[in-house]
Amino acid sequence: MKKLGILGSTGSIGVSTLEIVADFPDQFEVVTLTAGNNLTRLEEQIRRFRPKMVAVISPEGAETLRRRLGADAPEILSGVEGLVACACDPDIDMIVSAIVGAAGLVPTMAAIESGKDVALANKETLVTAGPLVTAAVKRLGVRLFPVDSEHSAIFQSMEGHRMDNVRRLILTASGGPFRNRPLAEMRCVTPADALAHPNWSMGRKISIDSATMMNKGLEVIEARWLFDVLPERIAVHIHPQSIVHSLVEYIDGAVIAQLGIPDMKTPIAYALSHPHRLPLNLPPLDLCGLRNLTFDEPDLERFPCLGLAYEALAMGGTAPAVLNAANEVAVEAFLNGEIPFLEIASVIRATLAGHEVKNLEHIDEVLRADLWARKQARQVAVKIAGGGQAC
Ligand SMILES: NC(=O)C1=CN([C@@H]2O[C@H](COP(=O)(O)OP(=O)(O)OC[C@H]3O[C@@H](n4cnc5c(N)ncnc54)[C@H](OP(=O)(O)O)[C@@H]3O)[C@@H](O)[C@H]2O)C=CC1
Ligand SMILES: CC(=O)[C@@H](O)[C@H](O)COP(=O)(O)O
Ligand SMILES: [Mn+2]
Repeated sequence: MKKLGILGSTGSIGVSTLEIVADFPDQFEVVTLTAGNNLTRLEEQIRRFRPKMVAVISPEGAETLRRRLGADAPEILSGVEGLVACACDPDIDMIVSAIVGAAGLVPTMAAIESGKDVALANKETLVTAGPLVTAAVKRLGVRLFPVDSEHSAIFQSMEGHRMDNVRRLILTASGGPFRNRPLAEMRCVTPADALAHPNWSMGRKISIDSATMMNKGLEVIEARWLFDVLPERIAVHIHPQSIVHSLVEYIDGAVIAQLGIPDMKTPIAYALSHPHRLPLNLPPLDLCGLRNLTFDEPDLERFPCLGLAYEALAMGGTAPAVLNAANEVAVEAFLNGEIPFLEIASVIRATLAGHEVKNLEHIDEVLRADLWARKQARQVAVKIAGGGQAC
């Protein structure tokens, strides 16, 4: 029986994880759950999975939950301390890190520092603090199992192989809802347009990241640290079908890939049960029904966020944390109707340009850079909003 803590249990990845737990009750037990503001969903999850401890963002939210659950309430905590307590509980074997954004960093690092294995969906942890995270993982001998579909595919395609035989990692990208949209028409797309991912059902922030292709940029940075591969050996190919989840090219010319229908339950289940596979009740991939699997180069002119991610990775130190924080602010501003879609990249570019890169020696440097970038990016976004360029 594997004992789980699920950070971000009320989100898209959290809910899929709990569906797997529910399907395999003899294999998994839920010890802790954490949510942001969705108290109704968390209450349902508490009643169903009976965790011993949960955490939410605000003390008021915690009080509301206590009142609603009455005698059925587990220990209910709040704030970052609550998240950290739920990440580090001594009964837990593995943490599922599924909070969205840089908010996932501190509890995920805390879980690693307390010796837990991590099923990692929160790519922002590696984006913002990659070298610190991988150093801690090595030092403590814990394991990181990728949940992100591309990284799970690469992980699976590298099992039984030597890293020094790898020539390139090839991340596939769907191209998002605007894959074929001319630049001029991308200016005035709406949040609803941008949230309509062609292949995956996901949370709002990552859906917008897919539409700008910042998601792929974040994934390049994630792959750089997860697999210890230099950026020039990480390629991105547009693959609109989202069937080939990523590929590894070896020095002898062999290319090994993992394929499957686009459903996050496959990578989540593999991260939870590695090296075993769970008999998931998913429709099989209909190979004979696949008429074409295509691959193409990304268009960096229409999707500048991907280029900005490579730039931040080359700048090193605190730059990727700044890229990430500026992106979070810009995505929020776009979703709130404050800035046009194409200005997401402008906010990130201006914030990065004004940043003095610092080396990463401690997580505090990441948190300081994150805070600085949020303030800067907010100012840039407000200026853009006031500049009358809205659609
Ligand atoms: N969805 C997917 O298919 C994939 C997601 N990922 C990655 O997984 C992570 C989660 O994504 P996804 O599930 O889509 O996101 P969602 O937005 O669906 O869920 C996010 C979760 O984080 C919680 N949360 C948000 N902000 C905070 C905060 N400040 N403090 C504590 N908890 C918070 C939310 O709580 P609440 O809702 O209660 O407010 C929710 O439980 C992201 O990093 C994403 O990039 C990677 C690959 C695929
Ligand atoms: C399911 C998953 O892992 C997402 O990160 C997905 O890959 C997003 O699709 P894009 O390829 O459009 O970014
Ligand atoms: Mn992905």
